[in-house]
Amino acid sequence: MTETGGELVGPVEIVGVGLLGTSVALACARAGIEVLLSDSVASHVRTATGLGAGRRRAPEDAPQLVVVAVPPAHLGEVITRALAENPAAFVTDVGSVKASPLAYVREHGPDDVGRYVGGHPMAGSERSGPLAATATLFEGRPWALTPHADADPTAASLVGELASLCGALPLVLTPEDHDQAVARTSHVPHLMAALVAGRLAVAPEGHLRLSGQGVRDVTRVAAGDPGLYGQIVAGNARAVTDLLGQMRAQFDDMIEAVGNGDAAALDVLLKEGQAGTRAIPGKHGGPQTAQASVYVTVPDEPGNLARLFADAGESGVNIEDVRIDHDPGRPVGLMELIVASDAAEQMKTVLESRGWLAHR
Ligand SMILES: NC(=O)c1ccc[n+]([C@@H]2O[C@H](COP(=O)([O-])OP(=O)(O)OC[C@H]3O[C@@H](n4cnc5c(N)ncnc54)[C@H](O)[C@@H]3O)[C@@H](O)[C@H]2O)c1
Ligand SMILES: O=C(O)C(=O)C[C@]1(C(=O)O)C=C[C@@H](O)C=C1
Repeated sequence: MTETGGELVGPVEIVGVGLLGTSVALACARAGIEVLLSDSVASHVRTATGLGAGRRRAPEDAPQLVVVAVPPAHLGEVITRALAENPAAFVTDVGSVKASPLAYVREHGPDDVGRYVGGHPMAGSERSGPLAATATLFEGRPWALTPHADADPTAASLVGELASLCGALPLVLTPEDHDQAVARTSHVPHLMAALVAGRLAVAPEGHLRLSGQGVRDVTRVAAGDPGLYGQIVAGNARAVTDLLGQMRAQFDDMIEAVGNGDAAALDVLLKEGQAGTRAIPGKHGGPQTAQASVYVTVPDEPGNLARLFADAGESGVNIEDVRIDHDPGRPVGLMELIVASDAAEQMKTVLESRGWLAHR
């Protein structure tokens, strides 16, 4: 067992330097921790090294913590190997499913499986590989810590430190509870997005020119790697199937309500959906605050976004989020600035006074 107790001092080894692994590596490197990189694809290690994420692991290196960031189907096997090959290290992972890799590690791993504590940052992107990585990926996001019954408290505390160092908010759950939760908040939403996006792939010519922000919001995650999401869903099949079964009944209710013009039945489903969006915690895990959008037309020319943000900053109103949509017919973008609803009018007035075309 390592002599460093509960303080994360490094070196940290990242096994699997794709989107998640390289992002964790960059955050650790930013914090001054020595980072060692491994991947079954040599070019990924070269790319991550070039990004300043760390250096290739050498056989004699002795990591304090190994972070496994490989696809879900390989998690159990790679965590088991990391425990066996680094008898003095603690081991965690960033996989999207927690119970099935743990079961594998318990069956195939060494006796001291307490050195392993699972983790799962609730942050990512529809892109894969080291080039999609960023040190700020985890800022303000939840990071599930899933200690099992035999977990070493030092391992749990190091993984919590790793999450905090990455700017995330650690949240402790059992592996089983975690899997139930993410079926609802991540896995089923992904499958629903795929169904909606799949209808777009077979749309009659011309229909997609009517795509606004709504369809982009609902389908963004469906652009993710089907291989990865296939493995995620397969690794959490029971919880996902249970939820899909509940939704099948609701889908039938919806078809009937729409088909029969049953406004009251449809209203129940729509209100339930609206209540669900309000139940999602707000930024940094706090309560959701009422927000409004200010839309600004931005000519597609260098320097305009910088000027817009500078002018918006002068309003003294914090921008909570931004999105940009592109006008299909003109060289302009439609910028959506999301602000607290009681500050939207002030933002619009200031932007208009500086010559921007803005509306709410
Ligand atoms: N993509 C997301 O949004 C997201 C978010 C949170 C957690 N996760 C989880 O993070 C993990 C990694 O996902 P990602 O999006 O970074 O994928 P990715 O494809 O970007 O990266 C995976 C990396 O692992 C490497 N790899 C594959 N098998 C390996 C093995 N046996 N040994 C060593 N390296 C191996 C690949 O070469 C690749 O570099 C997955 O378990 C996923 O469930 C993903
Ligand atoms: O933002 C995204 O692109 C994501 O899909 C990230 C997301 C999520 O569903 O929130 C996807 C899978 C992960 O396991 C964790 C995070």
